[in-house]
Amino acid sequence: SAESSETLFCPISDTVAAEIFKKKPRSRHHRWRCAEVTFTCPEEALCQHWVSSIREQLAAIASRPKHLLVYINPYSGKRQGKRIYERKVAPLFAQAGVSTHVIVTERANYARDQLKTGAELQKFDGVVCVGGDGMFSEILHGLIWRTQIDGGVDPNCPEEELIPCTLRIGIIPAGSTDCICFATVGTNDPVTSALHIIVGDSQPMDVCSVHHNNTFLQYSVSLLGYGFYGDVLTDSERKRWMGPARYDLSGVKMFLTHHYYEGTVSYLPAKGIMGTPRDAARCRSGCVVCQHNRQLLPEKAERYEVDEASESDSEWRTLRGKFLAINAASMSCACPRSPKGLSPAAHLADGTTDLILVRKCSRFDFLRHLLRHTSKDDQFDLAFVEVHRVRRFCFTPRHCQSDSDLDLRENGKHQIFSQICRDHPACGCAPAYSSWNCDGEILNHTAIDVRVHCQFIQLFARGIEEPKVFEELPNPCAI
Ligand SMILES: Nc1ncnc2c1ncn2[C@@H]1O[C@H](COP(=O)(O)OP(=O)(O)OP(=O)(O)O)[C@@H](O)[C@H]1O
Ligand SMILES: CCCCCCCCCCCCC/C=C/[C@@H](O)[C@H](CO)NC(C)=O
Ligand SMILES: [Ca+2]
Repeated sequence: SAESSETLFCPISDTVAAEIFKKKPRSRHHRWRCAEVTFTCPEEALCQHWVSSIREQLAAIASRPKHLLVYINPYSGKRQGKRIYERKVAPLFAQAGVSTHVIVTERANYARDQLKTGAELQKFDGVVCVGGDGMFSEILHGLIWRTQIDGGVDPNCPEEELIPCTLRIGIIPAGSTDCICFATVGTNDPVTSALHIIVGDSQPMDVCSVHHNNTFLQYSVSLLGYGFYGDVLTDSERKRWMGPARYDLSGVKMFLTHHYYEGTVSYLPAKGIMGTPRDAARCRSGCVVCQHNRQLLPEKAERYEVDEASESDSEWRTLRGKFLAINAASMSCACPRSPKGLSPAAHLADGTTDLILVRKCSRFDFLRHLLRHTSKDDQFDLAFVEVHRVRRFCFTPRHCQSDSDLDLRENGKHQIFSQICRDHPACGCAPAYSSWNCDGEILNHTAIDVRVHCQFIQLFARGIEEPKVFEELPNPCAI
């Protein structure tokens, strides 16, 4: 009888593909590609039996999503989100038997608001965003808010024991920075991310809650930056029409402006944990540091991050000074613009954030610090830079003693005066305040209280894999 054949869809890494097909190894790290494996057998019935059997086996893998809710931001990055999804991602989901409900957003916060109140989430195995870090932030906020409200938890109370989200989040990168995708997958490639979703990978991730005077402001998973990164973001928002290049222009402008800001930082060091911000080791797939530090957290409150005993007032430390930048990196914040990231040894899921304080220094010294983000040199090995791995921190700007001061800043003379000085750096009169850049969004307040929630969400990712992980795999079916 005639030979029958069936092509099976099989997502694999480039290295494994190279092994199967004896091709050259991949040229670009961490990118995955589809491979087609054709099996032949002498009888059609036998062939069909194999096909249905393999499909049944795949469908039985509970971690693989079957129904996904997809939000596309048509204005992310270079405005290619819709095209990227339709051309590169939708065909893969269809081939893998993943059904989707696709929504193209109509305005900012459209996805967030739907998730908060409207969307019927129980029928989905995950939510996917097609866009950049801002779009991810919308999904994150919608899901966390919904989970807390459904569970009767008040998100405005910084001491509340929050309920973790159960729905996994997938990111199809189409933004300007794509920091969260890059730092959890190792590349910002839509096909690679789609394949991680299809195979049902899970990567836990820390989330910081940010409060001001017992009022919830925002959640953060990557960078909270005051001073330099806050100013870069504020300036770049006025240049959104430029696309991703806006960050480079605003970066150079703010570097030349060289504003410093006075304030007080109090922080709660992470005690007894494995790992420091100066480690040579990096957070990688199956990270033992993240696993170990998660286990340190008290059994009695599995969802509660901080041992109450270690959170006593005596453990808090306070620093005052003039800062060019105050950054809290809850993950490395690696992205194509800064491949090492702001804190190269930070961990995705260890329940801590790396608090980086860059004190007032010369332009030349600050440039040395910035350039070390792209070289092998340690960006923290400078006299004016300090870094602490913390569970919680607070910041108060020097002139912000009360809410009335803040109102003055936001509505009155300070703001006007700051604006003039921002635009005329030569006048030498520095503004009193910067803004917080919270994962690419500007916060409305400068005095903030930040707390890390360990492994609070799950992404469709597996962390960055080291090449040797591939070499050790016994066979491609193992992934
Ligand atoms: N339909 C829409 N119209 C206008 N803005 C939108 C729409 N949908 C989402 N947004 C907003 O667009 C902003 C930017 O989106 P996104 O983060 O996806 O792209 P980006 O800024 O280019 O990338 P990155 O955040 O990686 O730098 C987000 O704050 C999001 O809330
Ligand atoms: C002397 C010139 C310096 C140029 C600096 C350019 C800016 C580099 C941007 C690196 C940002 C890395 C951290 C990422 C943070 C994200 O959360 C956020 C949202 O996408 N991105 C930015 C740019 O704030
Ligand atoms: Ca962390």
